[in-house]
Amino acid sequence: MKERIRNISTEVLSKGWSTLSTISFDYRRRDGSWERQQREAYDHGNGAAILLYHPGKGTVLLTRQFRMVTYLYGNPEGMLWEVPAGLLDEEHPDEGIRRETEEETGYRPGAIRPLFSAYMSPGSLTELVHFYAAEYDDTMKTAEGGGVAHEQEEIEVVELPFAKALKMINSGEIRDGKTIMLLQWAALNGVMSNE
Ligand SMILES: Nc1nc2c(ncn2[C@@H]2O[C@H](COP(=O)(O)OP(=O)(O)O[C@H]3O[C@H](CO)[C@@H](O)[C@H](O)[C@@H]3O)[C@@H](O)[C@H]2O)c(=O)[nH]1
Ligand SMILES: [Mg+2]
Repeated sequence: MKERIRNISTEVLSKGWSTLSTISFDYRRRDGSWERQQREAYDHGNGAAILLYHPGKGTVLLTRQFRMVTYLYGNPEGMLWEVPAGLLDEEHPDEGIRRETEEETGYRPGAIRPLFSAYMSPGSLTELVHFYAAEYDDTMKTAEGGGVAHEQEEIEVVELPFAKALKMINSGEIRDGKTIMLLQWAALNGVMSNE
C-alpha cells in the first residue's frame, strides 16, 4: 500500500487537566498529490461506559449530574442523564468500568459483558470508549455511590423503567451519546421487554 501520511509533528498548545495539541502532517490525496494539514487533538485518555439493567424489574440504573459544557451550549439546567461512565486510569477497561460503577452508583457488578468500542468524536477527541452491559440487583449495592467527592463529583443515581428511558431519547430528555447507544443496544438485542 502506498504511503498515505508522513512528516508528523506535534505541538502541545495546552497541558492542563487534559492535553490539547496541534498535529501537523503531510496527507496524500487520492490523486497522488501531497498537502500539509493541521488538526487539533484533545487528549484525556480513553473511557468506559456501562448499561446496568435488571431484566426482572425491567429497569436500568442511570445517573444525573451537572455538565458545564452542556449548560453553556443549549442545556438550560445543565443536568444530564447518563449511564455510569468515566475515564480510565492506567488500568484495563474491565477494571476501570468496575471502579467507575462502584464510585458512581455504589453497586459492585458481577459479570460484565464487553460490547463494542467507539471513537465518540473522531474529528478532535482522541478518546476511545469501551462499552459494557451488566445485570444488577439489590444485593450488589455496597455503598451510596454519588462519585468521588475530592474530584468534585456530585452524581445522583436513579432507577428508571427501561421503556421510560427509551421514550426519554425521543422526547429529548436523554441527550448523551453513550447513553443512547447503550439503551438502543439493549432494545436491539432484546435483553429486556420494552412494553
Ligand atoms: N479540575 C478538573 N476536573 C475535571 C475536569 N474535567 C473533569 N474533571 C473531573 O474529573 C471527573 C472525571 O470523572 P469520570 O467519571 O472519570 O469521567 P466523566 O467526566 O464522567 O466522563 C468522561 O468519560 C466518559 C466515558 O468515556 C465520556 O463520555 C465523558 O465525555 C467524559 O469524558 C469529573 O467528574 C470531574 O470531577 C477539568 O477540566 N478540570
Ligand atoms: Mg463519570
